[in-house]
Amino acid sequence: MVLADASIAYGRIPALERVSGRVLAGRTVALIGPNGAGKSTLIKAVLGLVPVVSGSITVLGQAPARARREVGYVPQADTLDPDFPVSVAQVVLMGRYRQVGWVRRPGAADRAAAAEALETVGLAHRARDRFGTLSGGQRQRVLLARAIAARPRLLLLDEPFNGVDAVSQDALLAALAKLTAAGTAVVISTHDLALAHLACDEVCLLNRHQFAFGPPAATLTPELLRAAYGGAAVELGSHGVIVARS
Ligand SMILES: Nc1ncnc2c1ncn2[C@@H]1O[C@H](COP(=O)(O)OP(=O)(O)OP(=O)(O)O)[C@@H](O)[C@H]1O
Repeated sequence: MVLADASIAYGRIPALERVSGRVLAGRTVALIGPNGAGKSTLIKAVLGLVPVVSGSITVLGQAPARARREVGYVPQADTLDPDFPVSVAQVVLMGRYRQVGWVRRPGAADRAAAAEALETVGLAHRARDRFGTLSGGQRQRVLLARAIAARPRLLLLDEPFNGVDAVSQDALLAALAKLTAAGTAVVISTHDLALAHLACDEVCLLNRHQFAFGPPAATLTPELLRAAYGGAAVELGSHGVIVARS
């Protein structure tokens, strides 16, 4: 994915201006910035849902909307109704609909891909359970499995670690590491700076425009964070740089 001076707007209202950078195969990039910085907006533009008004976004060599079939998206778990009467296995199988089409029934290969994806996120033993009976963190892992089942070349995750406990966080990170080892490019929007330090190759620091794009050690500096977070208090923690959000 290549961002070249990309500006994104909702109608006439600019949301994000002049963002540049690259996400290569097998690499993980964190989108970091305060509330309203434009992280979700950038993800929507990469999905082709919000227009790029100047500059460009190229996804797997194509315009965002054309690349959509090869791009996976993991929304926040609380966007899916937990009362929806489906099993965990059925949710993951939904990830195969693009391959299956809406007319054909899923075949053995689709079920195998779904089972493997559920195994990857460490929830194979919950396959028959109702989705709504899982915890928030487990549901987040199921949504990741749904995206993995489609075998995307680029995977976008919108704040996947919100409200997720250490066990689910470790399972999510292990699943993501397996994907990147297989060559998938990953983009994660997150508020967790320590995690970006730990698990991401590069950071895109945003707040309406781009403050930095590069390795965590060069981008998550007190100076750049203070600039992007508008002077909010910044502390250096033992695991990296932590922002004390006001
Ligand atoms: N559909 C929309 N129409 C108009 N403006 C929007 C729309 N969605 C978001 N915005 C605006 O775009 C800006 C960026 O929002 P966005 O949701 O991308 O931020 P974010 O970095 O993901 O924030 P958060 O960390 O709170 O999730 C905000 O000012 C928001 O009000």
